[in-house]
Amino acid sequence: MCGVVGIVGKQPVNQALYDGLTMLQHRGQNAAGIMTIDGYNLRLRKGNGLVRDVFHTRHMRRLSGNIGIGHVRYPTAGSSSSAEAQPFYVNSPFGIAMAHNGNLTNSNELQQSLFETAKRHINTASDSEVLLNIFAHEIMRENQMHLSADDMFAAVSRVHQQVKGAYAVVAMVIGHGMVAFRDPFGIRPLAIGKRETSQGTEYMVASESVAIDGTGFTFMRDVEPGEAVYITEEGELFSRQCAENPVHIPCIFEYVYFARPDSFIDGVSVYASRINMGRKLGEKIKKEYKNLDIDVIIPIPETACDIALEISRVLDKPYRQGFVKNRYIGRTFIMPGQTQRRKSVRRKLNAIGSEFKGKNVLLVDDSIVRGTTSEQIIEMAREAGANKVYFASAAPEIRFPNVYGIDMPSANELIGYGREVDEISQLIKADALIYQDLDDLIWSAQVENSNLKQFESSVFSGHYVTGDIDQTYLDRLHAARNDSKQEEQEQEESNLALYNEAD
Ligand SMILES: O=P(O)(O)OC[C@H]1O[C@H](OP(=O)(O)OP(=O)(O)O)[C@H](O)[C@@H]1O
Ligand SMILES: NC(=O)CC[C@H](N)C(=O)O
Ligand SMILES: [Mg+2]
Repeated sequence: MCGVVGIVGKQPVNQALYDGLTMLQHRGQNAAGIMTIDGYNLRLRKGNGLVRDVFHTRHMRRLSGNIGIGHVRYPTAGSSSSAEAQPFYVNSPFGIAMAHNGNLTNSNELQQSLFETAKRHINTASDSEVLLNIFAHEIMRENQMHLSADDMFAAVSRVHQQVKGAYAVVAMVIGHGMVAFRDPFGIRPLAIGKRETSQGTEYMVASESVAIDGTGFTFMRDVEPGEAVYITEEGELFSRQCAENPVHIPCIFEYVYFARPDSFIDGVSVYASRINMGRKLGEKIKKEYKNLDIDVIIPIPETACDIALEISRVLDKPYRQGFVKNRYIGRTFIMPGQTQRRKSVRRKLNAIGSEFKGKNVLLVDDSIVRGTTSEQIIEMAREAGANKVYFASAAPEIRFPNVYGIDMPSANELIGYGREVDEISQLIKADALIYQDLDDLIWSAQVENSNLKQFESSVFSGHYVTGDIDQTYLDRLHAARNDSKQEEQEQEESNLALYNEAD
């Protein structure tokens, strides 16, 4: 789940892009990048690391210009090499830069057809570089020296016709302006805001509303599924629906885990949806698990805290912060590589013994994916002297891979794959394990915006909304991206960087 941001301003945009990226840091902690347009030049800084580590004063000075885009990356294709950090750039036509959140499901086929029909070479294994080249090729086909808004939208329409999967995109075209678009299902989020200045209106597009609020812009609206927004260099805004049959099916996992609670996505407050998840899960425990003699509710920080607080209210049991989170360690789930993820749990979380000693504790997490966190946390609770350790998950059993921008490529790396709840409970060594029901999870988000009729919830149901995912695809994905394969790839792909900037 990467984060994207783009600004067309009336003054230098480097600092606002940087600030926006820090507010999207929870979406990607592997690499960061900013590209700006200054006249007819593009300026770039990108690399592996957190925003604060990638950009130093000397880089910020170089990022001059009033238009720019930025990206924080959590890899779901290719490797975590800096060669695949974003934004990506292609020199023709005009000079185009792009930042992408999501994952394409037909990127291999597109890469091949780009080579055969357009003689375009893709140098990395990143699906985002493919998407940029498809967009560039479609702009080329407009065959204009200066593109009108109609030309830009025609190019985006043809992108929608070819590309499958999830994509929320910001792009810049030199001499023109910024284009942002969202796939026809609106799987990944994208919002737009504005800021009035004495020189005129500035616009910002970002993955989450928190980046818009936090930089002094005012949230205007979400970009619609299939819609494209074009803001010219002069600051004129155009928008158009570019998909033939858009159907809004946003990703439910944004609400469960990815997004910040203070964001609104597609009219739903992420915080409110998490409170609702806690309420439903609390009610289920109250009704179906009367025999559990729970003394205390303890969240697994950080994402589960709001959920656990509401469970404690419903069950009328005390809520205690039994685990302290080391704030200098990042989110474990979005780290590349299982070895790193396993090691990080103990470094990140530490128990406060007095909250566990002799007590029956209910630990609450937002989700159990590989089981890396839950297994180690339960062990820590026992070591801290807990009597009984019960575990509740605000998301149902995760049993299927994700192909739309969450790095869960292999079913057999998921602890819920092919296992009943009892077996999972035994594996993580819980005294009881309670999962949310899928209908209740969906209700938790939908009740905040009744216009949303469906949610992308393939990891729970195995139903993939783009209609192009079959077992052959999933087998190929597993072969390409299982944990050991990814570790091999890291070595090979770290040498692919073509950009050549001083550090
Ligand atoms: O079953 P697993 O494979 O361990 O994945 C699930 C865990 O990973 C996430 O936490 P993370 O540490 O990434 O971030 P957080 O601090 O926002 O909770 C999520 O909140 C769960 O705790
Ligand atoms: N999580 C994402 O949105 C990833 C974007 C893109 N697929 C990449 O791997 O860089
Ligand atoms: Mg967590």
